[in-house]
Amino acid sequence: MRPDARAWFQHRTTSATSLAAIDPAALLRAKRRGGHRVSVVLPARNEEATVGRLVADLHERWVRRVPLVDELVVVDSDSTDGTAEVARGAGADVVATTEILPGHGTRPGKGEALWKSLAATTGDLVVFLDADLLGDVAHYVPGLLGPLLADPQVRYVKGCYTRPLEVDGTTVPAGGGRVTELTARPLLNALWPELAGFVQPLGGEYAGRRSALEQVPFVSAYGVEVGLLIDLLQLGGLSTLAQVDLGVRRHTSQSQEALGAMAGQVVSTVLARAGNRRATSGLLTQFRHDGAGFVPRSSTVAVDERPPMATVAEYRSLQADMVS
Ligand SMILES: O=c1ccn([C@@H]2O[C@H](COP(=O)(O)OP(=O)(O)O)[C@@H](O)[C@H]2O)c(=O)[nH]1
Ligand SMILES: O=C(O)[C@@H](COP(=O)(O)O)O[C@H]1O[C@H](CO)[C@@H](O)[C@H](O)[C@H]1O
Repeated sequence: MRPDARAWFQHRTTSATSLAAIDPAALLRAKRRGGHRVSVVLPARNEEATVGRLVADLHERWVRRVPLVDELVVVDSDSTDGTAEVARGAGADVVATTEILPGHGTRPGKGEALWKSLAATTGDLVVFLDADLLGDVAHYVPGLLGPLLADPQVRYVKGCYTRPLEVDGTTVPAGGGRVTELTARPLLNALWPELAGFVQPLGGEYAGRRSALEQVPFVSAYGVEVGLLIDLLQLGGLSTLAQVDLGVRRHTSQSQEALGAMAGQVVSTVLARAGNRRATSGLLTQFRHDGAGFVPRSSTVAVDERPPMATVAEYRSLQADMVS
């Protein structure tokens, strides 16, 4: 690792691997002292199987018992299952991407849901969690807030964790994060070695100051995490970024084929941010075998992104209304 990345890793990595490692009362005092308002956002597409327990846990712990969280919002990203009803029943506010900034239309993808969440929330601190998390992850919220409440220079905090991969009932202890390990990490080490200290650059759990998040574009699909990392590095420098060890992360995993398309979106985003002069095709062709031969199947992986939310007039007037 380059000296700057190593120094960052040593200085800006903290640990909150369980509730035992956290002092919620101290965090609540720091939140109140700083006059902060906290929004927790879960982007969710067809997550009815997991979103209910997750929301119920978070609501009980951090809305009802210890009011660290002021709003708990599930952004329904074109779900076709009972995600919205289950999330609402568990205590979340639920808003569909189609209902947010309708004048801007809507696009498919996780990044679109995250971008629109800025216009559907009011906290100056925003925590993002995937809605397919498994196991007890209640400590993720205070863990991610800790560095933001402790140091005003920190603008963005990524969770890091070990990532067991469960496939067909078999668990591979560190098999998860396949796109991270096989695509994102090698690319970032090559092109942005100052980011080499991030253990989970693609991790879906992170928190940031709205004042920073509204200044950067949001890639609309799965390139959103790598895009945010690069753009927030360029916005404020490495010293404004941090990471926190949250222990273990388990989630419902996708197929290799789906992750291949995700990797294509990550590659397109990184190449675009690197100012790649050779125009990318924007297409990824994968192959299936139908017993008789290989069948090509192409999908678009071109970068589609939304502009910094601060440039959106409707958003600015929403923010102005809140202040007035
Ligand atoms: O178009 C999409 C795709 C995904 N997601 C959500 O984004 C999170 C991460 O997506 P996914 O689980 O598909 O990615 P993985 O964790 O498998 O890499 C989950 O809460 C999804 O429901 C979303 O809101 N819209
Ligand atoms: O880190 C990764 O390699 C991918 C896939 O993880 P798994 O191999 O399914 O554990 O998961 C992440 O990447 C996505 C793209 O950035 C994020 O949107 C997901 O939240 C995150 O789980």
